[in-house]
Amino acid sequence: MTDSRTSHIRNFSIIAHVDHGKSTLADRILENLGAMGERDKRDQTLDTLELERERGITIKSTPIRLQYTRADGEKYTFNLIDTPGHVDFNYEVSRSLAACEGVLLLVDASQGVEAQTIVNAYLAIDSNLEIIPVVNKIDLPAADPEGAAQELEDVIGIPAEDAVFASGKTGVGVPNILEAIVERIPPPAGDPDAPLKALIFDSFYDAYQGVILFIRVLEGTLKPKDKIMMFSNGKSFDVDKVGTFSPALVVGDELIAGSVGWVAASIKDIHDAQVGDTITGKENPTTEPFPGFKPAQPVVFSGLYPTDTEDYRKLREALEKLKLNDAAFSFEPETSEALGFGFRCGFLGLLHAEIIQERLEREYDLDLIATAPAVVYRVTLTNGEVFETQNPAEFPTRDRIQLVEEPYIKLSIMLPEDYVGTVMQLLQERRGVMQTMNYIGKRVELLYEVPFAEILYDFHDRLKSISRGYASMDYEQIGYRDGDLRKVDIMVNNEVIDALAVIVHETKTYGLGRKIVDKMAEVIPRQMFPVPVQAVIGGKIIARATVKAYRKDVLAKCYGGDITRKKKLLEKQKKGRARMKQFGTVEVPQEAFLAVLSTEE
Ligand SMILES: Nc1nc2c(ncn2[C@@H]2O[C@H](COP(=O)(O)OP(=O)(O)OP(=O)(O)O)[C@@H](O)[C@H]2O)c(=O)[nH]1
Repeated sequence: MTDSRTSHIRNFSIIAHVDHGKSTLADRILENLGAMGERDKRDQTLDTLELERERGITIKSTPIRLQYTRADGEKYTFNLIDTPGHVDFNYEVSRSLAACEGVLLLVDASQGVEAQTIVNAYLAIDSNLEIIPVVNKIDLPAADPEGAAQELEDVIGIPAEDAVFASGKTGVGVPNILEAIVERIPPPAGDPDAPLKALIFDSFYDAYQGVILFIRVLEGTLKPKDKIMMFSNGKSFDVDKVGTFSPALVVGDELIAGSVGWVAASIKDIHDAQVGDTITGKENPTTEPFPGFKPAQPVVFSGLYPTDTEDYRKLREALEKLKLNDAAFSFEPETSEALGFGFRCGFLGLLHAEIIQERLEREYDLDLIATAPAVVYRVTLTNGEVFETQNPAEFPTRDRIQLVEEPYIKLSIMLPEDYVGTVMQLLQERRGVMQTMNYIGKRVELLYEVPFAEILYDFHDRLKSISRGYASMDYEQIGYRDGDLRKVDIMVNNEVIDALAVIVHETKTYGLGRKIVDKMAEVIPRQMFPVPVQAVIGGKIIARATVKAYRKDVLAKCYGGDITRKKKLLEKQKKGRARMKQFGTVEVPQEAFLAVLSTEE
């Protein structure tokens, strides 16, 4: 039964493999519905963060409410919910989908189905959503729209004849998409008079109003002055304001079942109201929350240290501010013998880590040393004690370890069959175990179980380069497995630098040790004396390289003359030094800390 108040609402998302044109199409839809005046028309309106715009990726899901008038004069309200396009933020994708009844599944007409197309399609199928297949970018000379539609049918089972052909760039086919949204996506169900049940699918922190929650009301009605409660932790709040998105926040009177909107309730801590949790009424709560809530868990950890120890407080304040807006990010104080006082920070993935570091440096003007990212290991000691560690510096010596377990992922890769051999070899080098291999026309889907640490650094780049850019990948965490892991320490000038330690599989210790010391010897500035760099396991040296003696004196170039030039050079040198750490007389630059990242096998 549909309620007359919600029968003209359509809630939907656009899902696609990265770069298949989601943001461009979203913008075109907005433009068709008159939501973008020429004056404030900017490319990629839905990507709000500055960094997002620069990197061309969608991080946060931004919803927007649109009005569509059909040829017969009937008016519809569309809520378009954007979804992040990167695997680091997959949890946010599935929460955003839970706020919808349908999706536009985009496929690039020249690329066809890719790994994320499949993964996203299954997320939509699992949420029982109506899928409108859209073959996009049909304006491209290399486009093969029928072929792409057929792939959707062959791989995912979506009938090829259901596909809408379109181009976000030229706008062709967009009116057909709008009609398909009305005709094929069902209006939201849910009783506006039932006890309140609303799903939080995103949030941000506002300095004046506290945390603003983006919600989908599933049952009941939400109004200002209502007392609401978070299902997972029982915390309650008084609603100040509710409203919708234009995409700016527009204040409204109420949000009824089926609608998508925002709520402000003077929530001071973003951790009290997390994405995926259910909001209900304090007085008359719903009995069942929306299923599947899990607080976002960081899976990649890295130490962040100010290059200038005086910046420690400034760094803490900046981290606290960032955390206000990002429930998935964690940090705690940590000390390193080598780097002094800093913080151990947890992220959803490497991209998330890079974004946070970039924001710290850019928005808070901090110079940081970041240690190599590491996963969380689970260690059982010989005395039976079990503990988790994400800091290689804390890894116990071998004689104290009974068992080490490491996180695994299920990795799915789509690629043309010509590259199967080389990609399988790469996966074997990364300790992958094949699960299945499916042929889809001339392409292949590989499913592997792989240690997460093995794909953390350069896997994606390697995959792309050995497949000439044709392979695509996606993954999910699947839990812990035994691993024969060792800690490799790095010594510079005969001293162990704790912050440089890495954990590595037994079969790879020598290779990795070699690569790290070579890279370090390359990036550490030369001294008046030779500096040895060594990789060590349990006191045994497994690799050694030397930074040759010679101090590069930049002033020598100035022939004593021009003083301003001299000054400039000194300043430049000082700047270059900012991201270095001094150990005795040896300076170790940021690059050296990330030597493990740049290692090729
Ligand atoms: N020729 C052509 N190019 C397009 C079309 N749509 C998008 N593009 C281009 O494809 C690239 C990716 O487009 P985006 O809209 O940023 O892709 P996206 O899927 O939103 O990417 P993420 O937000 O990172 O997931 C850009 O260079 C666009 O200019 C289209 O219909 N035709």
